[in-house]
Amino acid sequence: MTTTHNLGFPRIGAWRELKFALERYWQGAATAGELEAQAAGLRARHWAAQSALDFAPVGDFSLYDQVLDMSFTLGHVPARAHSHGGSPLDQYFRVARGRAPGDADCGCVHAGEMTKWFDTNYHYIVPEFDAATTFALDTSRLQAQLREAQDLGVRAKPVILGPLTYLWLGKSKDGSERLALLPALLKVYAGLLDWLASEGVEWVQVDEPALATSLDARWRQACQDAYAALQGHGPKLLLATYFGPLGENLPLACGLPVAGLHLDAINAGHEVASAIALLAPQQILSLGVVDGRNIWKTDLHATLAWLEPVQRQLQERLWIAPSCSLLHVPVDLELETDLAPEIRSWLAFAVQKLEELRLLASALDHGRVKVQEALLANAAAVDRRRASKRVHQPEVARAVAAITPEMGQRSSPHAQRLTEQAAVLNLPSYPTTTIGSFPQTLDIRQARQRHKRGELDAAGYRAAMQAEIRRCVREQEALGLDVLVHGEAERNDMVEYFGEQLEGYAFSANGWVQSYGSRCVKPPILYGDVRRPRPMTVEWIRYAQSLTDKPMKGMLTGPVTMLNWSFVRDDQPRAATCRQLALAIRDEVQDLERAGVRIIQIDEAALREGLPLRRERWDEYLGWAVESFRIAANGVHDATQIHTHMCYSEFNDIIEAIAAMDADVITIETSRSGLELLDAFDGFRYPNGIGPGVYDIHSPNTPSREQILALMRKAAARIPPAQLWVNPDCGLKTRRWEEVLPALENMVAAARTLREAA
Ligand SMILES: CN1c2c(nc(N)[nH]c2=O)NC[C@@H]1CNc1ccc(C(=O)N[C@@H](CCC(=O)N[C@@H](CCC(=O)N[C@@H](CCC(=O)O)C(=O)O)C(=O)O)C(=O)O)cc1
Ligand SMILES: N[C@@H](CCS)C(=O)O
Ligand SMILES: [Zn+2]
Repeated sequence: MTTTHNLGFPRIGAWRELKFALERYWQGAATAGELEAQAAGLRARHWAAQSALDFAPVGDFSLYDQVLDMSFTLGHVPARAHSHGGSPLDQYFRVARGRAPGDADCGCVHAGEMTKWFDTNYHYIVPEFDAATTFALDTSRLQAQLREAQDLGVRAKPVILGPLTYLWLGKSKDGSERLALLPALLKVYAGLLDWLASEGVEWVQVDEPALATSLDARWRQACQDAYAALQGHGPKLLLATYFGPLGENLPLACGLPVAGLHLDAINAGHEVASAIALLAPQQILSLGVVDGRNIWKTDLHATLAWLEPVQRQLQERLWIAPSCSLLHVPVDLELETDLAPEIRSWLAFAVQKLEELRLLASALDHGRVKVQEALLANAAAVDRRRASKRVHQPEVARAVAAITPEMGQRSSPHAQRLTEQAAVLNLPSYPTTTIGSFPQTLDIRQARQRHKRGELDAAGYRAAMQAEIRRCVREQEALGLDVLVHGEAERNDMVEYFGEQLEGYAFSANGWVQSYGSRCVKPPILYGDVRRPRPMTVEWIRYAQSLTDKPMKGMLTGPVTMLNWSFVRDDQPRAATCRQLALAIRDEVQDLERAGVRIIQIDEAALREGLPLRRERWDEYLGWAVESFRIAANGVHDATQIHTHMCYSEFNDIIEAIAAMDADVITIETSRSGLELLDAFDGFRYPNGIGPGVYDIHSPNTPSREQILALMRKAAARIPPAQLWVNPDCGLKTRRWEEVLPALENMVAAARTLREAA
């Protein structure tokens, strides 16, 4: 019989119950007991949704982040988390977001650095290492969840992050070698595994997605050493790899002394045969046969066609699962009653993906005839999607074919453009600006909700958003910022908003996916050729510019970020879809310029995260990604200043590609890492403007003028001051006005001090 299991279930809840429970707790409106009860209720519901599986994951649930959970399990908690006392939950949220309920806004506990989880739009809290780091086992979280699962009769497969990936994801704070910590870390892992065995656990899933990246010889050796040291400890280990092929790490992974290996067969299908050949006869092979990262229905016939021979070969040794944790897809398609029925019939969310798994296992074990009806329905949906007239638009194909190299070129080099721009913009040194969004208040969200429900007409909604824009412009003028923004009040999300206005996109009503902590996104569904039927932002920006004499930045999301943060069609290369998006954004850029907008920001927040995990594929990706940005951005005159913005990015290894984007100004996230990201600019003379983020917008703490000054002085020591801009890390939509105003006041004051000292 084929064993079915799941690597992880979305934990935010079909209705974002966890989000609301967390935010109530943080605001002091709910107790810790109430939060824990909500969390337990969600876990029970999620296990019930997985009851048809042979093994359900336990420990995949998290109140904020699974990497932070692992840090607590390993007793590896930054000392500052204990500084104000409190419960372990208080300490947990201090690391997660710099503040526990009841803590004063002293800004003294800085939140742990947050960065992207591999190539996804999920963020984890980075473990902080130094030479003195110690570990100590704390099983409390896993124990509680295991008990709950056992009480509910769940066949539990605990999930832990493996030692190699845990070290790999962390950062050394003092330059010491992370791998030197491996022996101490392994002692705690051995204890954890032994404890799991003592709890009667049969299998434990040990996640090692780092094996899908290009590892150097030392890390590969460390992997071997780690699993050799863990051999004989605990239950049977299922080593889980995902997000891509293992490449040269495949023999290493297959040779480890573990009881089973999980391979992402969606992205590494070509490695299945080699894995079978390399594994020992007693080892199981778990294949990720349902895409855990996208929302298209699995083509069950095509999957069975290659899986049936594998099953005949492996028999009991074959397990099947989604390719990775289902954290990256929404919970349940059943809630989507407003989607066009044709498009809806092409989709599968987490619950539906598990049903696909059940059908596959049934067909493998009992023959296709056993699930014939479901297979026929699946084939009909897959065929309908392939043949649908909604997908292809000849006009878009013609426009893409007509792209010329000149479309990606500005008329003059940056230095020359800068002279023209300076004459038009007349900005001071250390110009201050923000990244685009201002607080998305309850009033704004409720107005949008009423508009969606038909309770507020278009004129009423426009008036409400214009009132927000007026407030935002007034506040920025009062603060003395130099380049203003309209505040993005009218946008539900920087990607979904544009998707809603482009042909080729569909939207879910409730397809929430966790981005970080309590924050979620609803990735739009890019199913067909993309076209911009009409301008998308021009009226809002024109209105905002009419309210002020200061320059107003036009604000757009770039093609690569639209691509990386959408659920994207899988019937053509991503590069082709990205070019279509680039043409749509280019039209918008040119319309903004025609409307008199002198600065246009094209956010490419997701450019870095889209980088393939394996290095040998970087050049190809960067080639088309940079080209797409340039097509979108470069159809403007020299006097128009193009900005771009990126968050959570390591730039060291792609700085040349970033320079090749040739934006006049780039604003980047740097504050949580103490400007470490500026290392990229050492030794590489980046010629254009740079705004290193000096205010960590993900934390409710207010940065002081002195903290901001210190960061800017650090930046000015490495980058010529004439190139520097002063701005927050990212948009301010998650913050409240009471938080934003003092922080920006301090930021503007810091810029003035720098100017006076210059
Ligand atoms: C910059 N970031 C983004 C990423 N990905 C994106 N797709 N977008 C991004 O901006 N990745 C990296 C980072 C991640 N950062 C964030 C930051 C903030 C959020 C966030 O705030 N998400 C919101 C949901 C946003 C949204 O879609 N809002 C809608 C619906 C609002 C809503 O919940 N309405 C209520 C009714 C009103 C009420 O009572 O509050 C409802 O529907 O029930 C809108 O504004 O219309 C979040 O709440 O999590 C995400 C990623
Ligand atoms: N303009 C967007 C960028 C976020 S990455 C914002 O300010 O929210
Ligand atoms: Zn950002």
